[in-house]
Amino acid sequence: MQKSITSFFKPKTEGAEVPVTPKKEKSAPKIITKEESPPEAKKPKIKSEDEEDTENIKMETSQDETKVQPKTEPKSPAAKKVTPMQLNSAAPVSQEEEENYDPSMETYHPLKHAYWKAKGVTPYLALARTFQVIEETKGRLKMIDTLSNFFCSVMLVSPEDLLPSVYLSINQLAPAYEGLELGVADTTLMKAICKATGRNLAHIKSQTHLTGDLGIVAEQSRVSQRMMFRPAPLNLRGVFQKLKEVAKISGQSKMTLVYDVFVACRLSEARFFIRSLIGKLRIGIAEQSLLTALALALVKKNHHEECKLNKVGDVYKDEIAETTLLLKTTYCQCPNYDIIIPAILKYDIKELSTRCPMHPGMPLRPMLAQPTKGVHEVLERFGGMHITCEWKYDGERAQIHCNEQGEISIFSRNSENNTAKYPDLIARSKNFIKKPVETYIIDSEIVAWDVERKQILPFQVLSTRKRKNVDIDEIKVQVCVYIFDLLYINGMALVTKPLSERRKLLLEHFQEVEGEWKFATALNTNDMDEVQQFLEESVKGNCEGLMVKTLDEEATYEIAKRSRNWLKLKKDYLSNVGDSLDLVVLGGYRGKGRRTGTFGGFLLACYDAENEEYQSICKIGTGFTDEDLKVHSESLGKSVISGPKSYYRYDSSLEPDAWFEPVQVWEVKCADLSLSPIHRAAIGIVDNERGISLRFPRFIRIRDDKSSENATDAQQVANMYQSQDQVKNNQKICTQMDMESEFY
Ligand SMILES: Nc1ncnc2c1ncn2[C@@H]1O[C@H](COP(=O)(O)OP(=O)(O)OP(=O)(O)O)[C@@H](O)[C@H]1O
Ligand SMILES: [Mg+2]
Ligand SMILES: [Mg+2]
Repeated sequence: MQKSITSFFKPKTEGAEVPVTPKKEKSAPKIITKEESPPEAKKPKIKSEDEEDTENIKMETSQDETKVQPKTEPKSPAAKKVTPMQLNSAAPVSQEEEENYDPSMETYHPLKHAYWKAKGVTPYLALARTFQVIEETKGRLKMIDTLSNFFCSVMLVSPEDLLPSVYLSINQLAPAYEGLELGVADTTLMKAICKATGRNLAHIKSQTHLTGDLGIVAEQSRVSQRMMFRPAPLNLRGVFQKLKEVAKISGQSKMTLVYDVFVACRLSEARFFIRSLIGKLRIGIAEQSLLTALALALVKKNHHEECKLNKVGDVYKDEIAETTLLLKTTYCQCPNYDIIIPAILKYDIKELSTRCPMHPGMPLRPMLAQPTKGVHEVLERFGGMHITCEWKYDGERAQIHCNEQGEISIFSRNSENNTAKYPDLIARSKNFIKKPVETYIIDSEIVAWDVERKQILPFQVLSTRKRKNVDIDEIKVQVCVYIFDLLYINGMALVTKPLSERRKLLLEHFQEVEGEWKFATALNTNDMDEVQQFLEESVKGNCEGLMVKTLDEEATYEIAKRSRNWLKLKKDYLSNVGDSLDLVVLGGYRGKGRRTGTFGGFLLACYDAENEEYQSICKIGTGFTDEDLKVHSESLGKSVISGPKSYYRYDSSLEPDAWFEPVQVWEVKCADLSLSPIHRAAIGIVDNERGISLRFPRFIRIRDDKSSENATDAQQVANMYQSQDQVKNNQKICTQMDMESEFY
């Protein structure tokens, strides 16, 4: 049964606005068009395409319709005098106060400016305004400061809204490993927008194509529309609940749910509600920024009475640094806001780490490695430190957990639950226990195994294994687990211990079983000739190369980090680039000649987490067998969409014959990376106008274990570009020339 929308809206008496008519009717919201609206209607803040002829309405908007970034310039609420009496009264909040809410202002006060104080329920508009201000803000620090002001108000005024506020800010509904995801199809959203605004679908589509942002189009359609009677304002918790419901249901009811909330959206609420549903907020609040903002909010909350908020950063520097570290470390061991947020609200921050411990069953984001281009780089980095080299197995990363009940779970590199994929491993999980253990978390690589020849099989064989509902008797591809780390044992987290100790405990508690459980072949050496030789042996042993790791100093397990203390040394390191890239397939080009009937080439992109967009990096047509092309055409054929997503960045000259959902990640090798006037990868990082593209890209394989947001990111592309020898040499020449020109 569908819940009534009023059940999660604020009661109408609580400041519901009726902008058009003073008559309050108890009927469903009626949409009336501009023509019907009386002349005294409230001025819209954003210009819409069909209002240009309306002379008596003055617009506050940019002239350029193609860049329809809504420009709201809030009058500073500081300018409005708020007396102490008003602060405590339950007087209705003025519309102006709501619309001008601005947590980025210098004089922000978490209680004074939390206009929802009297009600204790956070309006969704407060969050939307926060996002809007953040979107208009340049600079990560200011963004964090703004978000922290909002969080601080929520903690003081309506603490139970902190959890949904956090989730909404990172556009998640639950811990990532629970797999509850948004990402409603653009067409479903467009239909809901049409229904709610009376616009036609073609118009919404063309506007979206023009602006590249359905959120903005939704907001504009909403703003230019007059309503006879508005539903009560949305509150944050209610919207969060609705989003959860939307994620769980399918079909037509999804559209109805979206519509229900959308009709009640005011101002930028429409933009962010729609963007949440698309799955891309486009305000760049990444995980680390969110944790920093939360830490800052906690310190601000502790001192809001003694100190001006904008001074907190200077006065309590140490406390901020300590809180941030505590929070980030806790999040690493317990990546679950459902546990962390209540603990933050209840306990002293110093207790956080013990209140939210690492726990088998809850996946940790794995430690990652930096690429290198040769043994010389290993020496440069680790000279003088104790290091170990391990064979780098080419399979699938697996974090294997055993909880107090003896239940085993297996998580992927991506923290997805892969347990059901490996019933064979579960069945033989007792075999490798040497000394009785209650609980553990091990880090390992699962590799396809040739039982007869007793040897490792290529990754491609592993990828043919069934993923879901695997029946143990029907398994065709056998696997062997190569264990390389121990993160937790018998109730004790080991991540802060050095690798040498972790390895000792691993060997103490576990044992090898031929063809089932093995320890990664390792060699502790500082002799680079031996490293080189070991690398060659690893390749003969069907491995990809080596992982070189610190043993004692700087040798903790750095959860979720691409660490400099783990270097990957691949067999084909001699190539200029050093590593392959994992790229998202955005579109396909029809094949010619022998490839007629399938796609013959594809448009690939990297992911830019900051702007939450896919940026084109190359066209690819090499490395595929005919069979590959058939398989890709079939599987991608299921993901064809009618047009590019609003968060695809590409040049129109690259327009493919078919666009795809961003669902497939391909591993690709290339000869080198170069600046490109057409491609958009890493644009703005190395060069303001040009992106980076791959030269001679070659398809290697599908990466089923990486989600599209785990694809190589724009910063990595920029780093790879910059670390190429010829770029380095060029830079040397440039700096030399600069220096010389100073002299002459
Ligand atoms: N001995 C080992 N120690 C650590 N990792 C290993 C080892 N053997 C194999 N691996 C695998 O190597 C991976 C790191 O190198 P790889 O290039 O395959 O990374 P990736 O999954 O492509 O991710 P990225 O390229 O983003 O780092 C690890 O995530 C792990 O799956
Ligand atoms: Mg790998
Ligand atoms: Mg890789």
